Amino acid sequence: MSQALIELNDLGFAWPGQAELLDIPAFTLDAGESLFLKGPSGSGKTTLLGLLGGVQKPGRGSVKLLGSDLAQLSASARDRFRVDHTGYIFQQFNLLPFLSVRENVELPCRFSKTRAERARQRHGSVDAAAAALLEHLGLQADLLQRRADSLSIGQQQRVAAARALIGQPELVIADEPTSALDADAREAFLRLLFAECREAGASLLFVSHDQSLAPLFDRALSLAELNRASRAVEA
Ligand SMILES: Nc1ncnc2c1ncn2[C@@H]1O[C@H](COP(=O)(O)OP(=O)(O)OP(=O)(O)O)[C@@H](O)[C@H]1O
Repeated sequence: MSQALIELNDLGFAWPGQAELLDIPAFTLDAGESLFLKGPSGSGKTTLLGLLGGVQKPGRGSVKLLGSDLAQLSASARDRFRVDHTGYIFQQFNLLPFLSVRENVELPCRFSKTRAERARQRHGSVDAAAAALLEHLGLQADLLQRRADSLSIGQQQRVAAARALIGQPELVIADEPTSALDADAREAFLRLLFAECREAGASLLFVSHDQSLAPLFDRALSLAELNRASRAVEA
């Protein structure tokens, strides 16, 4: 039986002084599922990701991750919950340029004991987990000590993916992470990401404008299909 990883119920959200941006009656992402979410610029995709991470709080309704209602947690508990259970890959990758590749990949384990412990259990040490992930993602071991800002875009993207995956978070969120790559590199990267998510049992929520990637996922959705507020705007 599949189990819900994310559950949204009657979610409403508006930025201060603006009309309601999101009005989502119900949405579920199953454990282990990969979902492609598309929507035009400004439709609220990044805002939704912020709500799923507990960075923003809903105006009404609930956002549940692993059965916990994020709005009921204190701000510090939400931050802990996010780093324990969610890995992010951002469009600009957001690597810390002055840190080495290894330090970048290991960052979530510095902030989350849960992820550090899982990395140790699976690979013996956090260092070994970082090295294994980078190898799986096709990066040579001699890159580990290099500064992140000395890498190519494709290499930075793989480092960002390894950072999201280390310590096996249950959810990996990727916000337009392939827009800097050409079509072949995009698909190759995605296949690596799927393989790693599958091995870790993680769900993948992937936001993109690039419709050509949609068939690679278990499910593809447009935000407008979920969001009654967008239908109101388009009508
Ligand atoms: N921090 C913020 N404060 C106020 N308004 C915001 C903030 N972030 C986003 N918005 C507004 O919310 C709306 C949706 O923005 P959002 O970034 O969620 O869309 P998006 O679908 O991710 O767009 P894109 O594809 O261009 O990244 C926009 O009108 C934007 O101006």
